[in-house]
Amino acid sequence: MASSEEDGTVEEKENNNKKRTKSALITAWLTFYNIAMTAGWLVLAITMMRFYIQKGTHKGLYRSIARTLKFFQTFALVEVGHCAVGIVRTSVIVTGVQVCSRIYMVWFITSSIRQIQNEESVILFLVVWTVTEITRYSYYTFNLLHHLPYFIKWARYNFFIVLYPLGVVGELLTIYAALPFVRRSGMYSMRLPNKYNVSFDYYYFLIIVMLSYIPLFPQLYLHMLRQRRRVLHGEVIVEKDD
Ligand SMILES: CCCCCCCCCCCCC/C=C/C(=O)SCCNC(=O)CCNC(=O)[C@H](O)C(C)(C)COP(=O)(O)OP(=O)(O)OC[C@H]1O[C@@H](n2cnc3c(N)ncnc32)[C@H](O)[C@@H]1OP(=O)(O)O
Repeated sequence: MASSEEDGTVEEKENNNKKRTKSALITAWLTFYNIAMTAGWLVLAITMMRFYIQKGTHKGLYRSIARTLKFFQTFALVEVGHCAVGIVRTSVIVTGVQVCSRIYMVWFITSSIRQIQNEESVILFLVVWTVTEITRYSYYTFNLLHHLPYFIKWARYNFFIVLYPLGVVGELLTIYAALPFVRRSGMYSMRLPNKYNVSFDYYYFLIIVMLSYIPLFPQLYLHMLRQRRRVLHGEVIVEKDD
C-alpha cells in the first residue's frame, strides 16, 4: 500500500517535471521564434526606409527587399504549425487564411509579375504588413517574458482597426493591377487541348481570389475586434470552435 502510494507520488512528480520541461521548451522556442520574426521585419523596415531616403523613389524598392520578405513571410507558416499542435491558443483556420493569403500575395503575385512591383499599392501593403508584424511579434515576445509594456498591447489591439483595411486595399489594388499582365501573358494558365485535358485560367482565378476577400476579410476583422475586447476590456468571449 505504502509502496503504491509512493509510486503514485513519484509518477506524479515525474509527470509534473515532464510538463514543466515541455512548457519551458515551448516558451523558449516561441520566444526565439518571435524575436527572430521581430528582427526580420525590423530589417525590412530599415531597408525600406534607407532605400527611400537614398533613392528618393519607391521604384525598385520591392526588388531590393524581395528575398528577405519572401523568407520571413514564408517562415510564418511555422505559425500555422503552432496552432495545429496546440502550443498557441489561436485558430488554425484564422492563422492559415492570414498566412497563406500573404504568402500567395508575395510569391504568386508580386514576385511573379515584375511589371507591378513598382505600383504604389505594393508599397502600401508592405508598409502596413511591416508595422503590423513588428507590433505583433514584439507583443508576443514581451508577453512571453511577462514584461509587456502597455503601449505595445494597445498598439497590437488598436493599429489593426486602420491597418487591416489599408492592407486589404493595397493587396486588392495590386491584384487588380496584375490582371492585364496575367491576361496578356497567360501565365500559370493551361489551355485546352492538352494531354491532361484540364483547363485553368489564372486571370479568372485572380478575380475569384479578389472576390473571396468579401466573405473572408470581415470574418478576420471581426475576430480581431473580439480579441481586442477580450484583451483590452477583459470581456469573456465564447468563440465557435474553428
Ligand atoms: C490561394 C490563395 C487564396 C487567398 C484568399 C485570400 C482571401 C483573404 C482575405 C483576407 C485577407 C487578409 C489579408 C491580410 C492583410 C493584412 O495582414 S493587413 C495588415 C494588418 N493586419 C492585422 O493587423 C491583423 C493581423 N492578423 C492577425 O493578427 C491574425 O488574426 C492572427 C495572426 C491570426 C492572430 O490572431 P490571434 O492569434 O487570434 O490573436 P492573438 O490575440 O494575437 O493571439 C491569441 C493567443 O495566442 C497567443 N499567440 C499567438 N501567436 C503567438 C506566438 N507566435 N507566440 C506566442 N504566443 C502567441 C497570444 O499571445 C494569445 O494568447 P493569450 O493572450 O494567452 O490568449
